[in-house]
Amino acid sequence: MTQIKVENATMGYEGVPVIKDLSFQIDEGDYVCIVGENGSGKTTLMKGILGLNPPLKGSIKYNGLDKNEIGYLPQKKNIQKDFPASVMEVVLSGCINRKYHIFHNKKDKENAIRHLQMVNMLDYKKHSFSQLSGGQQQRILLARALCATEKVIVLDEPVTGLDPIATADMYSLIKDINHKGITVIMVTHDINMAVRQASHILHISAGTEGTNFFGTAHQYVHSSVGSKFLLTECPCDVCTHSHNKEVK
Ligand SMILES: Nc1ncnc2c1ncn2[C@@H]1O[C@H](COP(=O)(O)OP(=O)(O)OP(=O)(O)O)[C@@H](O)[C@H]1O
Repeated sequence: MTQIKVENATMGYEGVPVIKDLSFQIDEGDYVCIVGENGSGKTTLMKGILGLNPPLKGSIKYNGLDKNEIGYLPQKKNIQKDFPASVMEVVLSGCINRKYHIFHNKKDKENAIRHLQMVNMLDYKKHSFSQLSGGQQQRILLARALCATEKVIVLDEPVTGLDPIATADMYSLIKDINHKGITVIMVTHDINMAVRQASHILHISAGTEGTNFFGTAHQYVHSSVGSKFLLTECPCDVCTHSHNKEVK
């Protein structure tokens, strides 16, 4: 089932386009990595998907979900490191559904504990968030994002600043979350990981006249845009993936 359909979308700010005429669709359970050069508009597109910055032209439509039900792990900013709250408070803050209530009920607390368990951080629930390592903080912020959703999670460069072990750990958690049926949409600069882990790749080219790509990870590896960016062989076991999505 298609969950998010982007049709001929032009995204930008104050009437000035950053991305032009982009079309793709995300189905339930997909794992989509959004890649591309710095400044090409990946975060701008994320903000569009989250409903924070609607398209200047075209449309983003949701099927079987409300945009308020999308969990979001934003790009790491230094200010987050010193957030003066306990781990539990940070995770619970993700449970506030913008529409319905501002106080936490029993269900929210159970939800927070379930997601702390999922990211293997339950033992830290009373710790101060600011005293955790960068990798631990990212796990807590992942649990926070999961509290907002049962369906789709959007991650903006979730491994920035993490060491190789914490990075592998984070990727493994994200893969598990996807295996549980949650659709994953992730901005990343790690293209080699993206083609190994994602089901689909969206490549946004810098400049509004560049060619964008959307297709399976396998199609991307064999595309002209993908082959310029990749330093790896196709990770497919067998190169027989069905090419069933339109690429625009
Ligand atoms: N709030 C804003 N107002 C105006 N222009 C903006 C705003 N946010 C971003 N931009 C511009 O939009 C363009 C795309 O930015 P965006 O952050 O989406 O790129 P990106 O692909 O996510 O970059 P990076 O890989 O460096 O994170 C850039 O030229 C940026 O300066």
